[in-house]
Amino acid sequence: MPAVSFEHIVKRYGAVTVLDDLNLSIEDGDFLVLLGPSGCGKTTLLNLLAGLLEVSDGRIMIGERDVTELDPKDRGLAMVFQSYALYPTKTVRGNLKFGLAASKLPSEEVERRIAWVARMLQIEPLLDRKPAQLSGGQRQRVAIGRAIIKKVDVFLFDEPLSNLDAKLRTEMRLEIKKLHDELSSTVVYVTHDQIEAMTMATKIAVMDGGVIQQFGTPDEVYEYPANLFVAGFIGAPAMNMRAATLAVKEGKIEAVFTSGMRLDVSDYPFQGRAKDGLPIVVGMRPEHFTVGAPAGGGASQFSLPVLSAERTGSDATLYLTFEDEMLALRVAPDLAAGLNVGSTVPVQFMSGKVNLFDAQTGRRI
Ligand SMILES: Nc1ncnc2c1ncn2[C@@H]1O[C@H](COP(=O)(O)OP(=O)(O)OP(=O)(O)O)[C@@H](O)[C@H]1O
Repeated sequence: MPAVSFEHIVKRYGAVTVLDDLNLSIEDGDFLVLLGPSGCGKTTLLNLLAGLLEVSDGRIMIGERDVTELDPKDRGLAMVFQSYALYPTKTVRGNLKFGLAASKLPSEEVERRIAWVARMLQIEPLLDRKPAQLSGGQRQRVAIGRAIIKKVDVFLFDEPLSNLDAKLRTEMRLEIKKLHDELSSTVVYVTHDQIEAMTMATKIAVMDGGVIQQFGTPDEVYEYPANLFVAGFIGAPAMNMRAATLAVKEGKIEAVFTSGMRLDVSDYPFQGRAKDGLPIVVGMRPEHFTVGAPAGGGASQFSLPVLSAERTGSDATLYLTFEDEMLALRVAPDLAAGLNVGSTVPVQFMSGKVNLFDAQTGRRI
């Protein structure tokens, strides 16, 4: 039985339809990330689940319960906001306790849970401080504590890390992931940050224009993007895309680029029949090349001019020119250091790793 399911959800704001017949369900214990650019509808979807917004049509189920018409407090959820939403006049202890205000638990149980949460989130020394006396990371920890203290089945997070600096974001990412593992709860988490999505999610719903473009595990959306939007949105540096035409002849399938260069894609797992002459887009991840391969590498080897190289310590990005545009390759820093701008390098395309899309529909073929 799914832990959460959205069934035929429609959401209109006046005359504007933001979500139109959206369907999505996740299992117990899943960590679902709703990922997408600003305005794609992810917060709307989360707020519908929380009960902060009403659906225009459709049904929301939590476990076996239809919660579509229920008040937020009756849905068995806890929510963590980007803005922390802590009470400034209450201490950390007071804020944690407030999370349980509606539950009418005996005071020993309240104290026991405060101690449990404080230990788990390492905020024991902060219990008597007010929010103004805490750092951003500590405040967010308290906000998370106030959610988990309720011991509900489903936790909702609305961009909880976007007010934190890069280092703290990384730390909190690990903590939230650990917390999810320990509590084995179901999480629905909204973000536009693909690193957060890739590192924490068990399932990602990539959204654009109010539509779920792809729903799958982080590996699935990265390795097998369903369409050009997902391919371009996930991954940094972004996937390299080039226009080409499919050429099918005597069992051999090639992508013929605009310049006439040909890439053998016979190994590609086509979902249907490969159609000769089909206009396509070839997508190539920066890590799916080998530089400096021996000459005579066949159809998937090209000699390409070096534009520039960027070293980032453990990693380097090499920029070459391919089909009159910049091609980004992830390479070892040593290799990048040894290359001269303007020289050409032999590059082997890992043809088994390319992604092919129908140029007209944008869909994976
Ligand atoms: N109260 C409202 N009235 C009219 N349109 C709205 C309202 N709230 C949101 N929208 C529109 O609905 C769409 C989805 O908004 P939503 O806030 O869900 O997007 P989002 O993906 O969460 O974006 P962000 O990351 O910027 O918060 C947007 O086009 C937005 O302009």
